[in-house]
Amino acid sequence: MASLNNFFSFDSDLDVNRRRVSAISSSPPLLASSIFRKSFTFSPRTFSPRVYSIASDSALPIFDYTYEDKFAEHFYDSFLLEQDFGLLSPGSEDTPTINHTPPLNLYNPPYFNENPLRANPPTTYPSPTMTSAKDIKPRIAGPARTVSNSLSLSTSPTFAFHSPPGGSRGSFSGGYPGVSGASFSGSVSGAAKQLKPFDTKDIKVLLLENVNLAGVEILKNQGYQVEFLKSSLPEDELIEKIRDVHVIGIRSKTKLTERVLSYAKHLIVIGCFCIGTNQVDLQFAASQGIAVFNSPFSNSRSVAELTIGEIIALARQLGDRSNELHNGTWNKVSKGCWEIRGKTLGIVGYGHIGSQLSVLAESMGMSIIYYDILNLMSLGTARQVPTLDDLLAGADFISLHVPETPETKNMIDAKQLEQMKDGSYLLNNSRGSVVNIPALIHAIKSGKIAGAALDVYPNEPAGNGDYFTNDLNPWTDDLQNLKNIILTPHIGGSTEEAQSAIGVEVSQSLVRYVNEGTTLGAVNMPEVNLRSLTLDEPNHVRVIYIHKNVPGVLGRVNAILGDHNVDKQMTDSRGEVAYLMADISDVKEAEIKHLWQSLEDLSSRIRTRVLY
Ligand SMILES: NC(=O)C1=CN([C@@H]2O[C@H](COP(=O)(O)OP(=O)(O)OC[C@H]3O[C@@H](n4cnc5c(N)ncnc54)[C@H](O)[C@@H]3O)[C@@H](O)[C@H]2O)C=CC1
Ligand SMILES: O=C(O)C(=O)COP(=O)(O)O
Repeated sequence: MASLNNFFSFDSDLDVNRRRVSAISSSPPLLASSIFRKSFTFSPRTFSPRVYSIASDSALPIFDYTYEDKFAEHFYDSFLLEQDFGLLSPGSEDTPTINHTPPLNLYNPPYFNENPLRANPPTTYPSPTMTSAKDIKPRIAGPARTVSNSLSLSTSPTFAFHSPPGGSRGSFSGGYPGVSGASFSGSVSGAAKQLKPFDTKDIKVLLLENVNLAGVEILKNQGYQVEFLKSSLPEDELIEKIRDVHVIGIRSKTKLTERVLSYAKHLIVIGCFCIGTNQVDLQFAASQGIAVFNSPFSNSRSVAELTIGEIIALARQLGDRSNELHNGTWNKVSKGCWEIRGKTLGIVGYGHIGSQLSVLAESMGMSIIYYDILNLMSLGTARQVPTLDDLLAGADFISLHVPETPETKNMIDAKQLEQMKDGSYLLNNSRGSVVNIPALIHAIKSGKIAGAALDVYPNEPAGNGDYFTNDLNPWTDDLQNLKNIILTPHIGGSTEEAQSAIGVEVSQSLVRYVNEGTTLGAVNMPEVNLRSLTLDEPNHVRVIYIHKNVPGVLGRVNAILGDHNVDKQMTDSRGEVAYLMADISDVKEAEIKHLWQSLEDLSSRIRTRVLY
């Protein structure tokens, strides 16, 4: 019998010392708790099987466990004693064996053929022979996006790449053509039920920094109370506002430090309507049960295009010529002005932005070298160089596209500027901390560097206005007086296209999290998702229990949930925080408070949410 893992898309990135077993009940539904209790007959201190996921339909609950390797035999024996369970492991037919789970490959057609549960096999598979491009239909319709208000799919590749499609990790939402939801769960076909938190009347949302209106509308349409401000807030005002809200939306300016977040007693989720998340204390947020979402890709093209414009503008001294003419001076010169064709662009950080820039620049005749801490596949004829020193010595233009981290602080300092070619150019559209600006000023004044473009600064104003002065950064005057330097007010991602895409993407993530508890795409929490509850399930309740990642929690939680049928459940951990989501049935409204309170009373609790 083939492994159910292959079909139900249980994650396979286990630690080396952990193994996995999947089990399927051979009789009608079993309470999840029965198997947990079984597990806890072992020494709970050393043996802590974590139920990774449970997927079920009306007949066949499937459980997926990870456990310490050294206890494998023990655990296996206990399963054999359990008459109701049969074990499913890769390659086993009659005699179950315990094996490492092979990497999941949902794109591999044989998995469909092998799956023993598939009642209605798809009639067509992609042809093994070459098909012309225009005939290829995507096999995967897209990830489950069963948000209550039927929002459209996100464009974020996070969902396409990181999260197996089709309502993965235990949820199955008919994402595969030819496999109808009905073969797995009658309820899948039902309309999604709009859930509401049992203990919160109105969801209050604070949106700062002029978040795009497309996103604002999505949140308002949910009936949330939305307060919208154009700028960021000073810390004391932020603390006052953040006390009351459940959701906050920010961009790159608002610093959500441990101090600020410690006042945010009702906050459940933060939306960074941008790429960078360095402005949020992610770890502290997770420790408080606050999920953080961003938009990892939506403005990368905008930044890459801005950079292209700046490379040409610097090479031709466009800023200076334009300023001169604005002031009435005709200054027609060619000295020190260059074509970019044939020049070498050095990209530091070959991620989403750096790699797009690489393609665009190459198409204009530049040679590309790049430096990254990761070994990455080169696009086009770009070439990765082993060290930053190699890049500094070899490039005519250097463009920075790294995140703000301790390692990237002052990555370009006096020493690095000295290593650059004479007459080369520096562009920084990443974060203000990456370049030592006084050192850059010195290098430009000395003629070592022929020009620079800066979009980001160590200190940036909270909103628009006449704030770019020495009060903000002590070297501002010097910078403003340099020749051939382009200064822009952090507009790399500020295009209509990027901002509306970000607005929609992040708002959708927030809505999914608030309404359904889904953490797909979260940057500080494990990614957990279950298919939506439907209108056919009026007495079902979704329990979300964010807890400390310590042994023994699941047994206790499921002892509490165990009076009800656990229809489906998933739990995963990231560092010290674990996230459990369970849909339980036959819950009377009067029982919800007790359920919530019982979970809240557990010492492992970080945050409990009950949606119904
Ligand atoms: N100016 C603006 O308006 C915008 C600025 N940004 C900034 O650009 C940064 C990069 O964005 P993406 O390309 O989307 O990020 P990304 O995460 O896709 O790529 C960053 C790359 O930098 C590499 N990297 C990290 N540390 C490094 C180090 N010490 N040395 C060399 N390489 C290192 C990573 O391995 C990765 O390949 C963001 O973190 C953000 O701070 C992003 C969007 C707009
Ligand atoms: O996306 C990012 O990381 C940016 O730097 C853009 O920030 P912004 O939304 O313009 O404040």
